[in-house]
This record gives sequence, structure tokens and C-alpha cells, in this order.
Amino acid sequence: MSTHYTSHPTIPVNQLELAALPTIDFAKLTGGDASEAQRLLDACVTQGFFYLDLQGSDSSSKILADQYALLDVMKNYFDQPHEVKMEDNIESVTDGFKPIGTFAGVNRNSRDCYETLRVIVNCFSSLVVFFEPLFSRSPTKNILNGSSKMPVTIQKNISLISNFVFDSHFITHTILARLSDALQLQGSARFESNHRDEKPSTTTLVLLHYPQNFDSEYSGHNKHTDIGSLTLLFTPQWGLQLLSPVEKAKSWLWVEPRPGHAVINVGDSLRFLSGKRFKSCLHRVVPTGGMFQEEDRYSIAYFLRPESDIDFEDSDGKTVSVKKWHDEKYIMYTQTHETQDQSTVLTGGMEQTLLD
Ligand SMILES: O=C(O)CCC(=O)C(=O)O
Ligand SMILES: [Fe+2]
Repeated sequence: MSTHYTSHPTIPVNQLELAALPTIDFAKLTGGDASEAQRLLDACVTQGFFYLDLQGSDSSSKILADQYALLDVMKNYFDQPHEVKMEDNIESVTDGFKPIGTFAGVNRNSRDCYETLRVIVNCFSSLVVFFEPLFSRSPTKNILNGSSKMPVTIQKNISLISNFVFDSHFITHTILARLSDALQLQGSARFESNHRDEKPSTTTLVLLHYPQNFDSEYSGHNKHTDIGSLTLLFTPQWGLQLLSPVEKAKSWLWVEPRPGHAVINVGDSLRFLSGKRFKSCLHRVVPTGGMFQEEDRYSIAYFLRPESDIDFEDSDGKTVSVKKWHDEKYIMYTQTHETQDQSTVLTGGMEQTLLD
């Protein structure tokens, strides 16, 4: 593993307040271990945030290695001049390039300090079709259905990215299935039945880059809960913090990067689908130099989201579709801190529950 992925914040490590997160063993989940499924359920009910140990099975350890290959691809991509990346800015919220400053930043009155390259995974079944002849088709074919103009970097690395999406899909769907088992859900009540491959969704792979920055107009990634069902996050550098529902909003805690593990968090959609039994934990990314981002930071997020036309009850008790929640929340990310303060949408209502 490259050493530059593991650097620490400037605060001495022994003074860091670390989040105490449970570790779930993915190999035990695939092996049908019922007590591990119960621990998974407990993790979703108490914090909605946990480490996933991916080292124990061949099917999952591949993604750990692919993570580093993808991080190298990301470095080359984000190193390009801004104008070149802006050619991939296709006015989509789930696809293409997003420049820094699109959303509110982590410091009051700042804008965000991260850029992303997003790859929509609309209709997963198109990927499965692609996989059958195992990459024998043209790599420029638009296999990640829905991507209106595929960036050259994605085209060039299509097998790495397709593998990554495929493995992310397997991991997140296994978690959904084990959660349904642990809750003894049957038939259409099971979470998988709201996440069918052939149905449209806004499921997206997002490659994030927090550039080195000394301009106070831009800072980090503002507090939020995630929109979707489950986020599978590879975050090998410091910066991620959460506000634990267990500690009741006492203070932001650091999520320690752990080689061999991904971080999983429950998003609003799965919390709502669980009848608000699960937590969608508030989190943010802060500049590790304190005020400024002193070095480049990279992370990879696979956002599993439910089928777009499913309805649930949102943070205000209103019935909305998954897609409407997605779109409203996305708009809220772009708003000023003052506007964000006046609504429950940014934090999915979680912040309000922490202050009770
Ligand atoms: O970059 C990270 O570590 C977290 C990113 C995140 O929370 C998000 O994109 O929703
Ligand atoms: Fe997030």
C-alpha cells in the first residue's frame, strides 16, 4: 500500500477522539453466520456506521487491491487541468465531473473543497450482460447504462471500474439480504425487493478528490447524512468524522482509516425504509491541517440507492418517492448554511433527534 494514503491529521494521534465502530466480518455474512447478521443489524440500529472487514474471502479481498489501482487512476484524472475535467461536467448530479464549490463547505460560509468524478450505475442488469462474454466487447461501449458521455478515463479503465462496481454491488446487496434475514422480513418486505437490478435508480460510483488548498473560501465536505441506502466507502486517509447517535451529539469523532476494511454507512433511504429503526449517521470531512487541506486526499464511494419510484416517509413525516428525496436533498447540499439550518433535509432529521 502506498504510504501517502495513510498520513495523519496535524493533531497528535493520541489526542484524537476516535469513533468506536463495530467491525463486521464480510466472510461470515456470505457464509450465512446468523450471529454476524445480528451484529450487523445491531450496528445499523445503534449507529448506522461500521467497518467491514473484507480480508476474509477471495470474493471480497479483490476489491481491496482494486481500490489502490483505482486511486492511482483518480490521481491521474484529477491532476489534469480544470478545463479538461470540465469537459466531463455534463450537468448531471449522478454522472460526470463535479468541480469544487458546488455545495456548502464544512466551515461556516465556505463552499466545499472536493471535486468528484461520478459514474452512474443505472440498471445494473446492463453490466451483467457486459460481463457474460467477460470484456470481449468494445471497452468504449456504454455499459454503465445511463452515462450520456463517458469520460475518456472511465473508457480506458472500464474493466477495473466495472469490476469495482460489480463487487460493490455484491457487497451491498449481501448486506441488504442479511439485514432482511436478521429482521425476518419476508417477500416484498425484504430490502432486496426495493433494490431490483432491472429497475432505474440513482446508484452511483463516486471518485472524490480533496485538493491541497489554502483558500478559506473552500473547506472540506459539510455535515450531512447520505441520501441512499448503503454507502460503501474506501477512505484510506484521515479526514472523515461522525457525530455518533450513541454519544448524542457530544462531539465529532474521527473515523480511523483501516487497511483491509471498508466503511459502511446507512443512508436516509434505508433508514426510512426500515421505519426509522436504522440510523443514518451524520458525518463530514474536515481539512486535516485544521484550517486548510494541507495535502491531497482521495476517497471512493459506492452509493447504493433504492429503486427511484418507491415511496417512504421522510424526515418531516411526508410521503415522498426515493427520487424526490434524492433530488431535494441534492439541491439542499448546494444551498447556503443559513438555508440548510432551516430544514431537516440536509441531515435527514438525524440532527434534530441528536439534540432531543
Ligand atoms: O470522502 C469521504 O471520506 C466521505 C465522503 C462522503 O461522506 C460522501 O461523499 O457522502
Ligand atoms: Fe457521505
